[in-house]
Amino acid sequence: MRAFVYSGQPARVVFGAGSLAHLERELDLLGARRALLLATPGHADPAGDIADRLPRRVVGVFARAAMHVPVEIARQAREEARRLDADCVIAFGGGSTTGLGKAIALESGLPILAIPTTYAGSEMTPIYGITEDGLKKTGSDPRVLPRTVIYDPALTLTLPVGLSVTSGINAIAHAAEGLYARDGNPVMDLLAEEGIRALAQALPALRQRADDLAVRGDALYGSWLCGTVLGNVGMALHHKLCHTLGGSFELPHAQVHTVVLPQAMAFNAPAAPLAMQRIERALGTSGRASAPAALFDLARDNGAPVSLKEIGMRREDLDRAAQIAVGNPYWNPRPIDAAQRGEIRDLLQRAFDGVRPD
Ligand SMILES: NC(=O)C1=CN([C@@H]2O[C@H](COP(=O)(O)OP(=O)(O)OC[C@H]3O[C@@H](n4cnc5c(N)ncnc54)[C@H](OP(=O)(O)O)[C@@H]3O)[C@@H](O)[C@H]2O)C=CC1
Ligand SMILES: O=C(O)/C=C\C(=O)CC(=O)O
Repeated sequence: MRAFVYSGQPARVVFGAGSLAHLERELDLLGARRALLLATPGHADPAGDIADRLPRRVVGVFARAAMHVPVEIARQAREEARRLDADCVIAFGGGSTTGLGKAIALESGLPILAIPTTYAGSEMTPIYGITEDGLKKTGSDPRVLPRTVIYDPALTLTLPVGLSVTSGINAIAHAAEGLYARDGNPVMDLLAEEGIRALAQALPALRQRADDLAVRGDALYGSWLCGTVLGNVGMALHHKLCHTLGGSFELPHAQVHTVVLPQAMAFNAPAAPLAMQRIERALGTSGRASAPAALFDLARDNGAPVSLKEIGMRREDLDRAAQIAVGNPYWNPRPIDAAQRGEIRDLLQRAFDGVRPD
Protein backbone atom coordinates (compact mmCIF):
# COMPACT_ATOMS: atom_id res chain seq x y z
CA MET A 1 0.00 0.00 0.00
CA ARG A 2 1.44 3.39 -0.98
CA ALA A 3 1.44 6.39 1.38
CA PHE A 4 -1.42 8.85 0.88
CA VAL A 5 -3.41 11.72 2.37
CA TYR A 6 -7.21 11.55 2.35
CA SER A 7 -9.49 14.51 3.23
CA GLY A 8 -13.21 13.83 3.04
CA GLN A 9 -15.20 16.73 1.59
CA PRO A 10 -18.46 17.57 3.33
CA ALA A 11 -21.59 17.29 1.21
CA ARG A 12 -24.97 15.85 2.06
CA VAL A 13 -26.38 13.63 -0.70
CA VAL A 14 -30.08 12.84 -1.05
CA PHE A 15 -30.46 10.23 -3.78
CA GLY A 16 -33.44 8.56 -5.43
CA ALA A 17 -36.32 8.91 -7.84
CA GLY A 18 -38.69 11.53 -6.47
CA SER A 19 -36.12 13.00 -4.07
CA LEU A 20 -36.86 16.51 -5.37
CA ALA A 21 -39.86 16.26 -3.02
CA HIS A 22 -37.38 16.68 -0.13
CA LEU A 23 -36.25 20.12 -1.29
CA GLU A 24 -38.09 22.05 1.43
CA ARG A 25 -36.72 19.78 4.16
CA GLU A 26 -33.22 20.17 2.78
CA LEU A 27 -33.53 23.97 2.65
CA ASP A 28 -34.69 23.91 6.26
CA LEU A 29 -31.66 21.84 7.25
CA LEU A 30 -29.45 24.48 5.61
CA GLY A 31 -31.34 27.18 7.51
CA ALA A 32 -32.31 28.75 4.16
CA ARG A 33 -35.38 31.01 4.05
CA ARG A 34 -34.71 33.04 0.89
CA ALA A 35 -33.29 30.85 -1.88
CA LEU A 36 -32.48 32.07 -5.39
CA LEU A 37 -33.13 29.32 -7.94
CA LEU A 38 -30.75 29.14 -10.94
CA ALA A 39 -31.39 27.44 -14.28
CA THR A 40 -30.60 27.67 -18.01
CA PRO A 41 -33.13 29.49 -20.24
CA GLY A 42 -34.34 26.11 -21.51
CA HIS A 43 -35.20 25.09 -17.95
CA ALA A 44 -37.01 28.31 -16.98
CA ASP A 45 -40.40 26.57 -16.94
CA PRO A 46 -39.52 23.61 -14.69
CA ALA A 47 -37.54 26.01 -12.48
CA GLY A 48 -40.65 28.21 -12.22
CA ASP A 49 -42.71 25.16 -11.24
CA ILE A 50 -40.31 24.36 -8.40
CA ALA A 51 -40.41 27.97 -7.21
CA ASP A 52 -44.22 28.03 -7.34
CA ARG A 53 -44.38 24.96 -5.10
CA LEU A 54 -42.19 26.63 -2.44
CA PRO A 55 -43.23 30.31 -2.40
CA ARG A 56 -42.06 30.78 1.19
CA ARG A 57 -38.57 29.40 0.51
CA VAL A 58 -37.73 30.43 -3.08
CA VAL A 59 -37.66 34.21 -3.55
CA GLY A 60 -36.59 34.36 -7.20
CA VAL A 61 -35.64 32.47 -10.36
CA PHE A 62 -32.61 33.46 -12.44
CA ALA A 63 -32.81 31.38 -15.65
CA ARG A 64 -29.83 32.75 -17.58
CA ALA A 65 -27.08 30.20 -16.86
CA ALA A 66 -24.78 29.64 -19.87
CA MET A 67 -21.88 27.32 -20.73
CA HIS A 68 -18.55 28.21 -19.04
CA VAL A 69 -20.06 30.94 -16.80
CA PRO A 70 -19.61 34.20 -18.77
CA VAL A 71 -18.51 36.87 -16.29
CA GLU A 72 -21.36 39.23 -17.24
CA ILE A 73 -23.97 36.55 -16.39
CA ALA A 74 -22.13 35.90 -13.12
CA ARG A 75 -22.31 39.64 -12.30
CA GLN A 76 -26.05 39.76 -13.05
CA ALA A 77 -26.71 36.65 -10.93
CA ARG A 78 -24.68 38.01 -8.00
CA GLU A 79 -26.59 41.28 -8.21
CA GLU A 80 -29.91 39.42 -8.26
CA ALA A 81 -28.86 37.43 -5.17
CA ARG A 82 -28.00 40.70 -3.38
CA ARG A 83 -31.18 42.46 -4.53
CA LEU A 84 -33.35 39.64 -3.21
CA ASP A 85 -31.28 39.30 -0.03
CA ALA A 86 -30.90 35.59 -0.83
CA ASP A 87 -29.44 33.32 1.83
CA CYS A 88 -28.94 30.27 -0.43
CA VAL A 89 -28.66 29.39 -4.11
CA ILE A 90 -30.34 26.39 -5.67
CA ALA A 91 -28.51 25.25 -8.83
CA PHE A 92 -31.02 23.25 -10.88
CA GLY A 93 -29.35 21.97 -14.07
CA GLY A 94 -26.07 20.72 -15.54
CA GLY A 95 -22.51 21.87 -15.01
CA SER A 96 -23.24 25.32 -16.44
CA THR A 97 -25.91 26.05 -13.84
CA THR A 98 -23.86 24.61 -10.99
CA GLY A 99 -20.98 26.77 -12.25
CA LEU A 100 -23.14 29.89 -11.99
CA GLY A 101 -24.06 28.96 -8.42
CA LYS A 102 -20.35 28.62 -7.65
CA ALA A 103 -19.66 32.09 -9.07
CA ILE A 104 -22.20 33.52 -6.61
CA ALA A 105 -20.90 31.45 -3.69
CA LEU A 106 -17.30 32.43 -4.41
CA GLU A 107 -18.10 36.08 -3.80
CA SER A 108 -20.84 35.86 -1.18
CA GLY A 109 -20.19 32.60 0.66
CA LEU A 110 -23.86 31.65 0.21
CA PRO A 111 -24.49 27.88 0.51
CA ILE A 112 -25.36 26.00 -2.68
CA LEU A 113 -28.00 23.30 -2.88
CA ALA A 114 -27.40 21.52 -6.20
CA ILE A 115 -29.96 19.52 -8.18
CA PRO A 116 -27.97 18.07 -11.10
CA THR A 117 -29.73 17.18 -14.35
CA THR A 118 -26.68 15.95 -16.33
CA TYR A 119 -23.76 13.68 -15.43
CA ALA A 120 -20.99 16.35 -15.50
CA GLY A 121 -20.24 16.02 -11.76
CA SER A 122 -19.54 19.67 -10.89
CA GLU A 123 -21.83 19.44 -7.85
CA MET A 124 -19.22 17.27 -6.10
CA THR A 125 -16.24 19.59 -6.58
CA PRO A 126 -14.80 22.80 -5.09
CA ILE A 127 -13.64 23.74 -8.63
CA TYR A 128 -15.08 26.86 -10.23
CA GLY A 129 -14.59 28.49 -13.63
CA ILE A 130 -15.49 31.94 -14.96
CA THR A 131 -14.98 33.15 -18.53
CA GLU A 132 -13.89 36.71 -19.33
CA ASP A 133 -12.70 38.03 -22.71
CA GLY A 134 -12.80 34.51 -24.13
CA LEU A 135 -10.51 33.14 -21.39
CA LYS A 136 -11.84 30.69 -18.81
CA LYS A 137 -10.08 30.93 -15.47
CA THR A 138 -10.53 28.05 -13.05
CA GLY A 139 -9.71 27.75 -9.39
CA SER A 140 -10.59 25.78 -6.30
CA ASP A 141 -12.26 27.13 -3.17
CA PRO A 142 -14.10 25.19 -0.44
CA ARG A 143 -16.83 27.89 -0.36
CA VAL A 144 -18.12 26.78 -3.78
CA LEU A 145 -18.55 23.09 -2.90
CA PRO A 146 -22.33 22.54 -2.76
CA ARG A 147 -23.49 21.78 0.77
CA THR A 148 -26.39 19.55 -0.27
CA VAL A 149 -26.98 17.63 -3.49
CA ILE A 150 -30.35 16.21 -4.47
CA TYR A 151 -29.87 13.51 -7.11
CA ASP A 152 -33.27 12.72 -8.58
CA PRO A 153 -33.02 10.41 -11.62
CA ALA A 154 -36.53 11.47 -12.68
CA LEU A 155 -35.10 14.88 -13.57
CA THR A 156 -32.71 13.27 -16.07
CA LEU A 157 -35.39 11.46 -18.07
CA THR A 158 -35.56 14.39 -20.50
CA LEU A 159 -31.79 14.53 -21.09
CA PRO A 160 -31.45 13.58 -24.77
CA VAL A 161 -29.76 10.21 -25.34
CA GLY A 162 -26.85 11.79 -27.27
CA LEU A 163 -26.06 14.21 -24.45
CA SER A 164 -26.62 11.48 -21.86
CA VAL A 165 -23.90 9.35 -23.47
CA THR A 166 -21.36 12.17 -23.87
CA SER A 167 -22.11 13.58 -20.42
CA GLY A 168 -21.65 10.09 -18.94
CA ILE A 169 -18.28 9.79 -20.67
CA ASN A 170 -17.36 13.25 -19.33
CA ALA A 171 -17.92 11.74 -15.87
CA ILE A 172 -15.90 8.62 -16.73
CA ALA A 173 -13.01 10.91 -17.73
CA HIS A 174 -12.85 12.30 -14.17
CA ALA A 175 -12.52 8.78 -12.76
CA ALA A 176 -10.07 7.60 -15.43
CA GLU A 177 -7.65 10.47 -14.72
CA GLY A 178 -8.25 10.07 -10.99
CA LEU A 179 -6.88 6.52 -11.22
CA TYR A 180 -3.41 7.82 -12.10
CA ALA A 181 -3.56 11.08 -10.11
CA ARG A 182 -0.36 12.08 -8.35
CA ASP A 183 -2.38 12.75 -5.17
CA GLY A 184 -4.63 9.69 -5.58
CA ASN A 185 -5.62 7.42 -2.72
CA PRO A 186 -7.22 3.97 -2.35
CA VAL A 187 -10.64 5.38 -1.45
CA MET A 188 -10.81 7.47 -4.63
CA ASP A 189 -9.57 4.47 -6.62
CA LEU A 190 -12.53 2.46 -5.36
CA LEU A 191 -14.98 5.23 -6.21
CA ALA A 192 -13.39 5.71 -9.64
CA GLU A 193 -13.60 2.05 -10.57
CA GLU A 194 -17.17 1.71 -9.34
CA GLY A 195 -18.20 4.96 -11.06
CA ILE A 196 -16.79 3.80 -14.40
CA ARG A 197 -18.45 0.40 -13.98
CA ALA A 198 -21.85 1.91 -13.21
CA LEU A 199 -21.75 4.31 -16.17
CA ALA A 200 -20.30 1.80 -18.63
CA GLN A 201 -23.22 -0.52 -17.86
CA ALA A 202 -25.85 2.21 -17.77
CA LEU A 203 -25.02 4.06 -21.01
CA PRO A 204 -25.77 1.22 -23.48
CA ALA A 205 -28.93 0.35 -21.49
CA LEU A 206 -29.98 3.97 -21.46
CA ARG A 207 -29.62 4.12 -25.23
CA GLN A 208 -32.21 1.35 -25.47
CA ARG A 209 -34.47 2.53 -22.65
CA ALA A 210 -33.96 6.25 -22.07
CA ASP A 211 -37.09 6.45 -19.94
CA ASP A 212 -36.11 3.64 -17.57
CA LEU A 213 -35.78 5.22 -14.11
CA ALA A 214 -33.61 2.40 -12.78
CA VAL A 215 -31.11 2.84 -15.61
CA ARG A 216 -31.16 6.62 -15.14
CA GLY A 217 -30.51 6.03 -11.44
CA ASP A 218 -27.49 3.83 -12.21
CA ALA A 219 -26.05 6.52 -14.51
CA LEU A 220 -26.58 9.26 -11.92
CA TYR A 221 -24.99 7.08 -9.22
CA GLY A 222 -21.93 6.59 -11.45
CA SER A 223 -21.79 10.31 -12.16
CA TRP A 224 -21.86 11.09 -8.41
CA LEU A 225 -18.89 8.79 -7.76
CA CYS A 226 -16.89 10.09 -10.72
CA GLY A 227 -17.62 13.71 -9.75
CA THR A 228 -16.40 12.93 -6.23
CA VAL A 229 -13.10 11.74 -7.71
CA LEU A 230 -12.76 15.00 -9.69
CA GLY A 231 -13.41 16.95 -6.50
CA ASN A 232 -10.75 15.11 -4.50
CA VAL A 233 -7.71 14.46 -6.69
CA GLY A 234 -5.83 16.30 -9.43
CA MET A 235 -6.49 15.88 -13.14
CA ALA A 236 -3.86 15.80 -15.93
CA LEU A 237 -3.40 15.78 -19.74
CA HIS A 238 -6.93 14.80 -20.68
CA HIS A 239 -8.64 17.60 -18.74
CA LYS A 240 -5.98 20.08 -19.87
CA LEU A 241 -6.61 19.23 -23.53
CA CYS A 242 -10.38 19.46 -23.09
CA HIS A 243 -10.04 22.79 -21.33
CA THR A 244 -7.95 24.07 -24.26
CA LEU A 245 -10.29 22.75 -26.94
CA GLY A 246 -13.45 23.89 -25.16
CA GLY A 247 -12.11 27.26 -24.06
CA SER A 248 -10.08 28.41 -27.06
CA PHE A 249 -12.06 26.75 -29.87
CA GLU A 250 -15.55 26.77 -28.35
CA LEU A 251 -16.15 23.06 -28.81
CA PRO A 252 -19.02 21.52 -26.79
CA HIS A 253 -17.82 20.33 -23.38
CA ALA A 254 -19.16 16.78 -23.03
CA GLN A 255 -18.50 15.90 -26.68
CA VAL A 256 -14.88 17.09 -26.46
CA HIS A 257 -14.32 14.85 -23.42
CA THR A 258 -15.83 11.93 -25.30
CA VAL A 259 -13.55 12.33 -28.34
CA VAL A 260 -10.31 13.11 -26.49
CA LEU A 261 -10.51 10.52 -23.67
CA PRO A 262 -9.41 7.42 -25.67
CA GLN A 263 -6.53 9.34 -27.24
CA ALA A 264 -5.33 10.87 -23.95
CA MET A 265 -5.50 7.43 -22.31
CA ALA A 266 -3.47 5.91 -25.17
CA PHE A 267 -0.83 8.62 -24.68
CA ASN A 268 -0.62 8.00 -20.92
CA ALA A 269 -1.04 4.20 -20.94
CA PRO A 270 2.71 3.35 -20.94
CA ALA A 271 3.19 5.47 -17.80
CA ALA A 272 0.07 4.25 -15.95
CA PRO A 273 -0.33 0.48 -16.46
CA LEU A 274 -2.16 -0.11 -13.17
CA ALA A 275 -4.74 2.59 -13.91
CA MET A 276 -5.32 1.06 -17.35
CA GLN A 277 -5.89 -2.37 -15.79
CA ARG A 278 -8.45 -0.89 -13.42
CA ILE A 279 -10.25 0.93 -16.24
CA GLU A 280 -10.36 -2.28 -18.30
CA ARG A 281 -11.72 -4.17 -15.29
CA ALA A 282 -14.38 -1.51 -14.70
CA LEU A 283 -15.36 -1.53 -18.38
CA GLY A 284 -15.42 -5.33 -18.38
CA THR A 285 -12.94 -5.64 -21.26
CA SER A 286 -9.87 -7.14 -19.49
CA GLY A 287 -8.04 -9.43 -21.89
CA ARG A 288 -10.23 -8.33 -24.82
CA ALA A 289 -9.64 -4.61 -25.41
CA SER A 290 -7.20 -2.10 -23.94
CA ALA A 291 -8.62 0.77 -21.84
CA PRO A 292 -8.16 3.35 -24.65
CA ALA A 293 -9.76 1.06 -27.27
CA ALA A 294 -12.62 0.14 -24.94
CA LEU A 295 -13.37 3.80 -24.21
CA PHE A 296 -13.39 4.50 -27.94
CA ASP A 297 -15.81 1.59 -28.47
CA LEU A 298 -18.06 2.78 -25.64
CA ALA A 299 -18.51 6.10 -27.44
CA ARG A 300 -18.75 4.77 -30.99
CA ASP A 301 -21.10 1.88 -30.17
CA ASN A 302 -23.47 4.23 -28.37
CA GLY A 303 -23.73 6.75 -31.16
CA ALA A 304 -21.40 9.38 -29.68
CA PRO A 305 -18.86 11.35 -31.74
CA VAL A 306 -15.34 9.92 -31.92
CA SER A 307 -13.59 12.65 -33.96
CA LEU A 308 -12.96 16.35 -33.40
CA LYS A 309 -13.91 17.08 -37.00
CA GLU A 310 -17.44 15.81 -36.26
CA ILE A 311 -17.90 18.34 -33.47
CA GLY A 312 -16.68 21.46 -35.23
CA MET A 313 -12.87 21.54 -34.86
CA ARG A 314 -11.01 23.00 -37.83
CA ARG A 315 -7.94 21.15 -39.12
CA GLU A 316 -6.00 24.44 -39.34
CA ASP A 317 -6.41 25.00 -35.57
CA LEU A 318 -4.63 21.78 -34.53
CA ASP A 319 -1.15 23.37 -34.43
CA ARG A 320 -2.34 26.20 -32.20
CA ALA A 321 -4.19 23.77 -29.94
CA ALA A 322 -1.00 21.71 -29.48
CA GLN A 323 0.95 24.90 -28.75
CA ILE A 324 -1.53 26.03 -26.07
CA ALA A 325 -1.68 22.56 -24.52
CA VAL A 326 2.09 22.46 -23.90
CA GLY A 327 2.34 26.19 -23.09
CA ASN A 328 2.02 25.96 -19.30
CA PRO A 329 3.70 23.08 -17.51
CA TYR A 330 1.45 20.76 -15.47
CA TRP A 331 1.78 17.35 -13.92
CA ASN A 332 1.02 14.27 -16.04
CA PRO A 333 2.01 10.64 -15.50
CA ARG A 334 3.94 10.92 -18.75
CA PRO A 335 5.73 14.27 -18.30
CA ILE A 336 4.80 16.97 -20.78
CA ASP A 337 6.73 20.04 -21.80
CA ALA A 338 7.36 21.99 -24.98
CA ALA A 339 9.53 19.11 -26.26
CA GLN A 340 6.41 16.96 -26.57
CA ARG A 341 4.58 19.46 -28.79
CA GLY A 342 4.98 17.08 -31.75
CA GLU A 343 3.55 14.12 -29.84
CA ILE A 344 0.63 16.18 -28.56
CA ARG A 345 0.04 17.40 -32.13
CA ASP A 346 -0.05 13.73 -33.24
CA LEU A 347 -2.52 12.92 -30.45
CA LEU A 348 -4.75 15.79 -31.60
CA GLN A 349 -4.51 14.61 -35.21
CA ARG A 350 -5.72 11.16 -34.18
CA ALA A 351 -8.53 12.76 -32.21
CA PHE A 352 -9.37 14.93 -35.20
CA ASP A 353 -9.57 11.91 -37.51
CA GLY A 354 -11.23 9.61 -34.96
CA VAL A 355 -8.60 6.86 -35.05
CA ARG A 356 -9.36 3.89 -32.76
CA PRO A 357 -6.37 3.38 -30.40
CA ASP A 358 -4.85 -0.14 -30.13
N1 LIG B 1 -16.30 22.80 -11.96
C1 LIG B 1 -16.43 21.51 -12.16
O1 LIG B 1 -16.09 20.69 -11.31
C2 LIG B 1 -17.02 21.05 -13.44
C3 LIG B 1 -17.47 21.97 -14.34
N2 LIG B 1 -18.04 21.59 -15.50
C4 LIG B 1 -18.50 22.64 -16.39
O2 LIG B 1 -19.88 22.42 -16.68
C5 LIG B 1 -20.17 22.80 -18.01
C6 LIG B 1 -20.75 21.64 -18.78
O3 LIG B 1 -21.81 21.06 -18.06
P1 LIG B 1 -22.81 20.07 -18.79
O4 LIG B 1 -23.63 19.49 -17.71
O5 LIG B 1 -22.11 19.20 -19.72
O6 LIG B 1 -23.65 21.02 -19.73
P2 LIG B 1 -24.73 22.18 -19.46
O7 LIG B 1 -24.98 22.39 -18.03
O8 LIG B 1 -24.28 23.35 -20.27
O9 LIG B 1 -25.99 21.54 -20.12
C7 LIG B 1 -26.02 21.34 -21.51
C8 LIG B 1 -27.43 21.46 -22.01
O10 LIG B 1 -28.14 20.35 -21.56
C9 LIG B 1 -29.48 20.69 -21.37
N3 LIG B 1 -29.98 19.92 -20.25
C10 LIG B 1 -29.41 19.81 -19.03
N4 LIG B 1 -30.10 18.95 -18.29
C11 LIG B 1 -31.14 18.53 -19.05
C12 LIG B 1 -32.20 17.62 -18.84
N5 LIG B 1 -32.33 16.93 -17.72
N6 LIG B 1 -33.09 17.45 -19.84
C13 LIG B 1 -32.96 18.10 -21.02
N7 LIG B 1 -31.95 18.95 -21.29
C14 LIG B 1 -31.05 19.16 -20.30
C15 LIG B 1 -29.54 22.18 -21.14
O11 LIG B 1 -30.42 22.66 -22.08
P3 LIG B 1 -31.44 23.86 -21.82
O12 LIG B 1 -30.67 25.07 -22.15
O13 LIG B 1 -32.52 23.53 -22.77
O14 LIG B 1 -31.86 23.79 -20.40
C16 LIG B 1 -28.14 22.66 -21.44
O15 LIG B 1 -28.13 23.69 -22.35
C17 LIG B 1 -18.86 23.27 -18.61
O16 LIG B 1 -18.78 24.66 -18.50
C18 LIG B 1 -17.83 22.60 -17.73
O17 LIG B 1 -16.59 23.28 -17.74
C19 LIG B 1 -18.20 20.26 -15.81
C20 LIG B 1 -17.76 19.29 -14.97
C21 LIG B 1 -17.13 19.60 -13.69
O1 LIG C 1 -13.73 24.23 -16.32
C1 LIG C 1 -14.37 24.07 -15.27
O2 LIG C 1 -15.41 24.66 -15.01
C2 LIG C 1 -13.81 23.17 -14.27
C3 LIG C 1 -13.66 21.84 -14.43
C4 LIG C 1 -14.23 21.10 -15.51
O3 LIG C 1 -14.91 21.60 -16.38
C5 LIG C 1 -13.99 19.66 -15.50
C6 LIG C 1 -14.22 19.06 -16.83
O4 LIG C 1 -13.42 19.35 -17.74
O5 LIG C 1 -15.20 18.32 -16.98
